[in-house]
Amino acid sequence: MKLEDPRLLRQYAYIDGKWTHGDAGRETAVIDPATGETLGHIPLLETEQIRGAVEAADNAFVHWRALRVDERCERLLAWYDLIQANREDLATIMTHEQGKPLPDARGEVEYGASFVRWFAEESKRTFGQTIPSHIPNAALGTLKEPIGVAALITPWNFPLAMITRKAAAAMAAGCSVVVKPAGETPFSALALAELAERAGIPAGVFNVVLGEAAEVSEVLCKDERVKVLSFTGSTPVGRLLLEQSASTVKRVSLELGGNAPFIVGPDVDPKEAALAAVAAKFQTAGQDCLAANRILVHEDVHDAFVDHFAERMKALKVGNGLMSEIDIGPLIHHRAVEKATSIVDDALSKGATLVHGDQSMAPGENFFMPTLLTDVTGDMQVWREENFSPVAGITRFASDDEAIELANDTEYGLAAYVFTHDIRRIWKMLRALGNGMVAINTVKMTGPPVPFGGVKQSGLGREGGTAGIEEYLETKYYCLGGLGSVSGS
Ligand SMILES: NC(=O)c1ccc[n+]([C@@H]2O[C@H](COP(=O)([O-])OP(=O)(O)OC[C@H]3O[C@@H](n4cnc5c(N)ncnc54)[C@H](O)[C@@H]3O)[C@@H](O)[C@H]2O)c1
Ligand SMILES: N[C@@H](CC=O)C(=O)O
Repeated sequence: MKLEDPRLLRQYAYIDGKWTHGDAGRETAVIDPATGETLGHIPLLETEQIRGAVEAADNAFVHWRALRVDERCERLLAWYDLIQANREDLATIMTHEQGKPLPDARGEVEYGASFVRWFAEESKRTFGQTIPSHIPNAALGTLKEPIGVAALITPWNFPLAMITRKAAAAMAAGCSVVVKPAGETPFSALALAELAERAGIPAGVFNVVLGEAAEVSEVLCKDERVKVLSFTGSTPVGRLLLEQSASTVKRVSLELGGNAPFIVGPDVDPKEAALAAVAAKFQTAGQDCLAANRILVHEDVHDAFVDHFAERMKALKVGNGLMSEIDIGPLIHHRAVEKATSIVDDALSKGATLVHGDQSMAPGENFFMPTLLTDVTGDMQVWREENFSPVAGITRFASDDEAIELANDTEYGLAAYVFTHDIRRIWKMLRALGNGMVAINTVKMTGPPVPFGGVKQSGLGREGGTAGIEEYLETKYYCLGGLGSVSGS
């Protein structure tokens, strides 16, 4: 891998400000999904080393929380500046380990950095309250205090932004963090650690642990010193971690899977809506929690929409994300290709129509060609599961009520998209959809100031925005009595 600064490619864990190998010498390879080449190796840490990282974070917490807020803010801003200054290398690392096209990787670095700046500024606004007193001669109020060590477990599809969205909020609140990135994409996390060190983030405040996922996560969930677990990943793993965290009654924040409906009303230009739907479906090769998986189109515009959708998707270029003008990179590994194949086969066996998609054109074994299925029904895997691949499924509907019923026919409730210009339809759908986020006539909806998150089995809590920092704060109520000079409010 060619980097302007080769020291950003770290092949060790990062604990208490030290680059660390595994005590038992266990290692695993990190593979470029586009080429199958080994990019490097990372250690698999032993249980005691994971506990050591928690210990380091616990010790560092005492000093980090005690820093003046403007000092914490400045260190975070220095981290932000370094992430921006090293954007090209960070994007190169990401494209190699994750596969997404280089322009998308640059976009993710920018997106990830934006959380660091936003939360650095937000650190100054963790206000408590003054409460009008019902107790004679007392002053009542609340303080906001950092909760303590935060364990952050993140996925491979957004290997940098899913870390900064959590870590910047936690560190801005005064918490120290132990990050466990996905084994497929550890190098983005380790580069962030290198830059955090250069930014003057003290040893022990930002730690990165690596190892067997189930082992590491269990240690983090069951350690009493970890006060909050923030997980982004699949719903089944989220359920497991929620259970494991119960024994220590820690706060748990979960950003889980999505199976977004994309509703196209009868009144919209089908071409405009189809271009938007393609953008909302194929970003990151469909490996996006916000991917428009279930596209619901009113019968009046259905056929025209399908034609425009198919035409636009045929223009998408599939290949190694390092090459120019690539829209769709590889899936993360071959298992994901097998899953996509089985989802398409299942749909076809149950009556779906294959409008486009020819797997024989795939440029390598981890690539899956953009595929369009119509006549999708609720008994198909493509409807029920988060397919996490460039497979799009379209269903027609006849009324708003039917669209709402279809959209809500899932255990997931992350994002939904609605395309219509009828204000009554917009309001009705906005209120009726069982989703944490609804984008209307746009596919762009994320960013640092917004409360990102899902309902139903898509998660608990919110990331980003003022809600995002609250996940890492405790409210301490005080009642200061015996104040002769104060009475009532
Ligand atoms: N809601 C959101 O903000 C959001 C954002 C990005 C991704 N996601 C979701 O993440 C999923 C894709 O990511 P993924 O495949 O990395 O998810 P995953 O659940 O397989 O893995 C996520 C993290 O958990 C770890 N892990 C995996 N198996 C584990 C186990 N048995 N015990 C403990 N830890 C384990 C992984 O190593 C990784 O660090 C999708 O469902 C996607 O929708 C959600
Ligand atoms: N695209 C999402 C990540 C989901 O996979 C985001 O913007 O956070």
